Amino acid sequence: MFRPLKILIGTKCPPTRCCSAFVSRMRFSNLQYVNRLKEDDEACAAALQNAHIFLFHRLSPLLQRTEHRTLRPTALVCSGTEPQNHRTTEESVLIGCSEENQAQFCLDVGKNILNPGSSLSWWPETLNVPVLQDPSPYEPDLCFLLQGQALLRWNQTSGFCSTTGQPTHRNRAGSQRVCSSSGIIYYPKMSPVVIVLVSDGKRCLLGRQSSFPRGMYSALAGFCDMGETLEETLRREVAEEVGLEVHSVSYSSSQHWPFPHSSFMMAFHASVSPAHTQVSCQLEDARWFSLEEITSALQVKTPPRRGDPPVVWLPPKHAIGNRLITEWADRQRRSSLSDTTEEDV
Ligand SMILES: NC(=O)C1=CN([C@@H]2O[C@H](COP(=O)(O)OP(=O)(O)OC[C@H]3O[C@@H](n4cnc5c(N)ncnc54)[C@H](OP(=O)(O)O)[C@@H]3O)[C@@H](O)[C@H]2O)C=CC1
Ligand SMILES: [Mg+2]
Repeated sequence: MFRPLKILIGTKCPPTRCCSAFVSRMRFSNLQYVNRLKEDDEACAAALQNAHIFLFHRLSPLLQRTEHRTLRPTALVCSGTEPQNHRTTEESVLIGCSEENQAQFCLDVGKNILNPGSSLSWWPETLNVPVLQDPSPYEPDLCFLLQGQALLRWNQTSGFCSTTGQPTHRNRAGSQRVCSSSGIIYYPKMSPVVIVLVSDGKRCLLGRQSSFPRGMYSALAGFCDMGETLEETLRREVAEEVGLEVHSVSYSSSQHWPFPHSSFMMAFHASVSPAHTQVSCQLEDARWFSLEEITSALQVKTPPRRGDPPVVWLPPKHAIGNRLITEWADRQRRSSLSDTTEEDV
């Protein structure tokens, strides 16, 4: 539902009358407020005085276990009355804003300040601000933590201009950096990656790299080379990694993935001819899985530990690889159901 914001009083267009709900949200809601904070350092500094600041330690989000045994992020609540720590004002990065127009930032308290493994318990007291007690609005969707991690990492690793070698300085929001000598502006970067679930009509093909957790198999993935289209990357990666030629490519969805350095994952389904399914593997392993095998692998919630019997483990729910596999399994179930119904008729 559209919510008029204080900051937008005076806007000429009555959004609910002339725009769709989506357009209203994009043009008049708090997303526009966030864009303003990215462009206006003073407004951003003022927003930080009343913000929620989500804490990270050396790029890992600081999570707390709730009484329901789920994990939730830890945030500092700034109420505008306490003096702010220098690092909070200089190093917090803006990630968004709540429905109530409260800005949300991330801050890495581990960078250059704590020894590895040292306790974080002193941090809120030092800042003299309370820790968010009920972050329930954030629990269902932790995507903003992935976004925060990627932005923190980009700021931590972009301290120098790649043209002049001189230091870069960030704006208050941490959404861009400018070279102190040449004025070149840098924005956060993502590497495009194609991820594809190959099927032969009855089975799907999953691979594993030696760097994967024990037992984990996923859809095939690879970075786009300079100048390649997504379709070319997809065909090349499948040919390189498993020696197969795909046809009938269809798009599924996309996801930002912060590991190892902000990838933009675009996910596809593709099929190979049932007559040409012989895998020639460049990975640690790649093999075909039946619907039954996928169904039981989807039930496995954690990777097997050393000494456990071998078991296949698939990427967790929030990973786009899981989404592709789930979509494929649903489609297979639907088609075998309709086959059965046709036979009955
Ligand atoms: N969300 C999900 O469900 C999944 C996400 N992924 C992600 O997809 C991405 C790609 O998968 P992966 O199979 O590793 O890719 P590739 O098959 O392309 O192999 C990775 C190798 O490609 C080289 N490379 C080329 N361009 C880049 C670049 N821009 N950034 C980093 N490395 C590059 C690196 O080689 P070198 O180091 O030798 O230079 C790297 O080791 C990874 O980030 C992975 O985390 C993968 C599977 C599931
Ligand atoms: Mg790969």
